[in-house]
Amino acid sequence: MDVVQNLPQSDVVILDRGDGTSAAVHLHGATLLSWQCQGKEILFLSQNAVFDHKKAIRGGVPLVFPHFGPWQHGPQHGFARIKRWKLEIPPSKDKHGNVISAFSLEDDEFTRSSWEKRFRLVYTLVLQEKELSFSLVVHSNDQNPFEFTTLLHTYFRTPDVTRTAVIGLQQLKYTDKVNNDQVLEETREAILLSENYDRIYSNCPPEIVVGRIADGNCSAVLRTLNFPDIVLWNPWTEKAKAMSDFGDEEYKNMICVEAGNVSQPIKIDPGQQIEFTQSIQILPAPSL
Ligand SMILES: O=P(O)(O)OC[C@H]1O[C@H](O)[C@H](O)[C@@H](O)[C@@H]1O
Repeated sequence: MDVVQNLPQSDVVILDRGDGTSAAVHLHGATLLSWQCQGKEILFLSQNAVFDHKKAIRGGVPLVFPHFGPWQHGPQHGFARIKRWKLEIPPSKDKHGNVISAFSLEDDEFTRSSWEKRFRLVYTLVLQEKELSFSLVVHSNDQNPFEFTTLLHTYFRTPDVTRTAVIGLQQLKYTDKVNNDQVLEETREAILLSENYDRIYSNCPPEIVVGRIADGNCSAVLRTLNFPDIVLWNPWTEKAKAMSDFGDEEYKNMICVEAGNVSQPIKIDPGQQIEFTQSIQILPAPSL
């Protein structure tokens, strides 16, 4: 949270339940920077993250739209994570004490210079006592159908990535991006990382578990709707060293578990809107 406290207040929106549970969102990319759940930080944010209003923020939950991965029309992972979003609904408490806030992004000259589509995104966060829910609604204002991919690039914090297990992907097919895009089948019930991972699991169930996150004594239950893919990523030693906004040793303390719709582009019709959701519930048990 230190990094977040030192940022200009005009850049950061704080959702605070007042009970040790809070979240901070940077308007650059509507990037969720921090989520303190009952006093525990759940997300990883690099000590070397750059806040220059240009580069994507390394950590938290950057939002990928309209393209996941290298993009012929524009920046890797699209422009949503490097655009300044508008605060649509300032943080407000409902009668249950949950805090809601929403952000929006529309096409403009910059987005149309690389991608000539008319769209509006509304991204809503609801902070509950032990759960954070994310809703992304993509509205098409275009006259023609268009296609896109999208993903929530969640960086979980962990004291030891080699002991952080991802559970719920057994028997699924995955594309191994560090192994010539080979399509393989996951055999393990609990996936533990011990090297550079960059895999796209497809046809995922609506619920998976990430065990031993935050301080290592809790786990996250990730529930999704309209996000059939899960990307698992950790750069490990060599790729960590090659990233200027990531510490050489920080790979030990993070795992990206990214819910998305990336294997197949989504087609949206004129006037249509499509909602994608993820919720993360924190359980006070390591799960293994
Ligand atoms: O460095 P970035 O553009 O933020 O991308 C970081 C990573 O994002 C995803 O996890 C992709 O699957 C990886 O291939 C990529 O390296």
